[in-house]
Amino acid sequence: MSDDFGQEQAIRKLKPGRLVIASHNPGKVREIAALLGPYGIEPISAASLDLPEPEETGTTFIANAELKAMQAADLSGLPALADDSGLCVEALGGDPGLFSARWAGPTKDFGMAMQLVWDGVQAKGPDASHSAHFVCALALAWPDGHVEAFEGRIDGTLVWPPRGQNGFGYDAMFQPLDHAISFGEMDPDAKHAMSHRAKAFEQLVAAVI
Ligand SMILES: O=c1nc[nH]c2c1ncn2[C@H]1C[C@H](O)[C@@H](COP(=O)(O)OP(=O)(O)OP(=O)(O)O)O1
Ligand SMILES: [Mg+2]
Repeated sequence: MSDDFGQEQAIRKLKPGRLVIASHNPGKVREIAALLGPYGIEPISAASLDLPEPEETGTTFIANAELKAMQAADLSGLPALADDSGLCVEALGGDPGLFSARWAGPTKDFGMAMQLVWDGVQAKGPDASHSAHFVCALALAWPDGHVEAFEGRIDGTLVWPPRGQNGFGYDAMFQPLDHAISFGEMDPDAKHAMSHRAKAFEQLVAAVI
């Protein structure tokens, strides 16, 4: 937080609960709303404000989170929080990574996207690593153009076939290290206690809320 934009000002702006969640992914909006819950901040969804979905032209998670947050703050005149995230698979050189949403195609078919990931790993041969990690960048932007971003990561192993109906995206094929169930099988509260999104959120809270 820079000197000209102090923490107290941030608290005053966030406390009335006027924070736009600059995401069009209902799974993310649900998780971010749950993380914000204990802080008494009422999120406003990008969908309810009819905000457009910007093209994600950044080359890093942070850059994409910043561009989504800045556009939403600019258009709404309210502080905005955006999330850019993805699954990085070791055997695939970090793919789908930044392109995790795009691998699911225009119909957002994550059954297909998970199959593409698994087929890609299988194609690397029987000794291919099943290691993977999720990354989440959260960016908080203000209508005056000020923006700050935080990144969290969780390491795990791919499982096949996908397991569990909880969560969203690639959750059913990802099992965090030192756990015996996938994110898809986990209670939302358990995922929130350890996820890449929760880790980025912890840093954001420490810096801003
Ligand atoms: O906790 C997660 N559990 C499972 N899958 C996840 C998670 N976090 C990100 N992912 C995958 C799916 C998502 O679609 C993509 C992010 O892509 P990303 O562009 O950041 O989000 P998005 O296009 O779905 O919504 P938006 O840009 O409107 O926030 O990575
Ligand atoms: Mg997106």
